[in-house]
Amino acid sequence: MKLGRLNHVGVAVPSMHDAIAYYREVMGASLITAPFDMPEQGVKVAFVNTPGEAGTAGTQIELIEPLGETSPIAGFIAKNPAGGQHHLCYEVADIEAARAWFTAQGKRILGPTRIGAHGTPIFFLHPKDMLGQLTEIMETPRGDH
Ligand SMILES: CC[C@@H](C(=O)O)C(=O)SCCNC(=O)CCNC(=O)[C@H](O)C(C)(C)COP(=O)(O)OP(=O)(O)OC[C@H]1O[C@@H](n2cnc3c(N)ncnc32)[C@H](O)[C@@H]1OP(=O)(O)O
Ligand SMILES: [Co+2]
Repeated sequence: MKLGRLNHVGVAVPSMHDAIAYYREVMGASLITAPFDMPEQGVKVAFVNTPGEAGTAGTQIELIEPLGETSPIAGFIAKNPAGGQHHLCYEVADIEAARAWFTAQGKRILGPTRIGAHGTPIFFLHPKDMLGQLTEIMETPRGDH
């Protein structure tokens, strides 16, 4: 497996409205997508775009707010009521090859491969196996190779 670009940093927030205001007013962000619900992932999502090098997309900040009581980030927000850095997401060219790579190293994969917010397959690796970082692996969107 070859590690790809850092696609996004997931930031869990208790209030999407307040988080977007923070990125606009405090951080000076101008490109923020409208929030949308992903009930199958148990989160509301919005992306803050940062500039990349010429002609490339920059790493995004993925704002995630819990959606429903069974949200996978409900426990994180309960422990961190002000929110906080939640996960790092790296791109790979082939999601199944990446899954096999981490499985062979005995890393715990959290649930099935599913479709993420960018419309490509993703999976998560347990933070206790990954230097304390919840790690998301996503297949690079077609056309970005
Ligand atoms: C928007 C869609 C998608 C995308 O396309 O990008 C997303 O990003 S969705 C993002 C939300 N979804 C997920 O996070 C799915 C995977 N996560 C999980 O399965 C769980 O959240 C978890 C990682 C297993 C944690 O479950 P939880 O019940 O909240 O906590 P535990 O008490 O079981 O935690 C065990 C242990 O791990 C520590 N922990 C928990 N979360 C994190 C974290 N984000 N980063 C680092 N460490 C974390 C937790 O503190 C516990 O440690 P100890 O207290 O030392 O036991
Ligand atoms: Co993510």
